[in-house]
Amino acid sequence: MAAVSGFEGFEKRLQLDFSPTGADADPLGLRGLSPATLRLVLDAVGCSIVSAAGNRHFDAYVLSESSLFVYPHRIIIKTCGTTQLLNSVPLLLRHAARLGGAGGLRPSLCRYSRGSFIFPDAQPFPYSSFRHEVELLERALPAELAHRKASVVSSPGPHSSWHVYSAAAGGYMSEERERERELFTVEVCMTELDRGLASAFYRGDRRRWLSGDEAGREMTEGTGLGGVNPRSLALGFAFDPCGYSMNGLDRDRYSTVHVTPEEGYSYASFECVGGPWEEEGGETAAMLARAVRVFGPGSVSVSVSGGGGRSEAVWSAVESAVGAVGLECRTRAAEYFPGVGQVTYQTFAAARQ
Ligand SMILES: C[S@+](CC[C@H](N)C(=O)[O-])C[C@H]1O[C@@H](n2cnc3c(N)ncnc32)[C@H](O)[C@@H]1O
Repeated sequence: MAAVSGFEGFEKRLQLDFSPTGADADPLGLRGLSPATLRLVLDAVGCSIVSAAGNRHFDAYVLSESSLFVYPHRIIIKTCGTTQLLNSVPLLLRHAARLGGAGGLRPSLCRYSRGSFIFPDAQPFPYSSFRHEVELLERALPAELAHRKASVVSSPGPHSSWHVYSAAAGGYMSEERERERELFTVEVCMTELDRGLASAFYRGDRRRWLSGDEAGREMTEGTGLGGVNPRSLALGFAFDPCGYSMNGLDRDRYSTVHVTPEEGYSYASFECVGGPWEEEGGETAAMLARAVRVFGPGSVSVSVSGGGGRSEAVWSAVESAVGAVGLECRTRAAEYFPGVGQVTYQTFAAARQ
């Protein structure tokens, strides 16, 4: 009997960092990629832009399947469903080589991460096997990204493995990039959303005729997502008949939220950056608690990458934040990845009665 699948909420996340090669580097860097080039890259992935915003630091796009962030020397693409995210790698490397003046932009770091899919059998090749994804990356990346590691940071139970690959150039590992490693990325995946809370991400009759941006604004305000980071400009987009994506812009920091509210495979994600952990870990943990409260999930995983925090300090701050909404920490793990630093991973489930 064929398995019936719903929408795959769990995202694949790719980050590519670049270094300019010439002294006369163009400060726009990757932000100089033309709309036609971005379309070409996203066509190959299997998604499209539904809304765009930007500030003096970066451009933020809501995609039909999640989000894209473009900084002068960093691009982050996060896509869900059955998208083929890794098709973007050779295209981005090729187009970046023509940007930024002189010898173009050369890659200095590649980071790929994802959770465990709800519907793994519905994924196209190579995404049903992490080994195949890694093989594809290994072939696509140039030899200068020589410091490489692939690992599944896992724990027993469903949806509880965190797949991470990183490849960094020698220069990226050296001291002048130390500050970069002081920044952390928090990736939160939530399933079994509270039915009442998830229903706020359906348009219903009242919002049927609103644009995606208008209905998204109402959802951002009505659910409290706008208050998760009160400093950030939160731009929400509502899909039809349900589903929601939001990009937040706070100076040079992005955040993003994605929601699949359908019963049976409900899913929401929250991602943000900050750093270093000693300075911003507390504030970020408070944001994490506010984000989780919006969805009332039955199970949550939290990964924190980089930021220089000690694993015990990160584990305990995350555990207090998620524990405050009635979830219990079930597993935790930490591993080092080149160019990324420490990656901690924790899973949470409803507290046992
Ligand atoms: C793109 S959003 C958020 C993605 C995110 N990774 C997640 O699952 O939370 C996915 C939600 O929007 C709904 N949706 C409605 N129209 C869609 C479209 N054209 N493309 C993608 N998702 C759409 C899906 O059914 C799902 O509930």
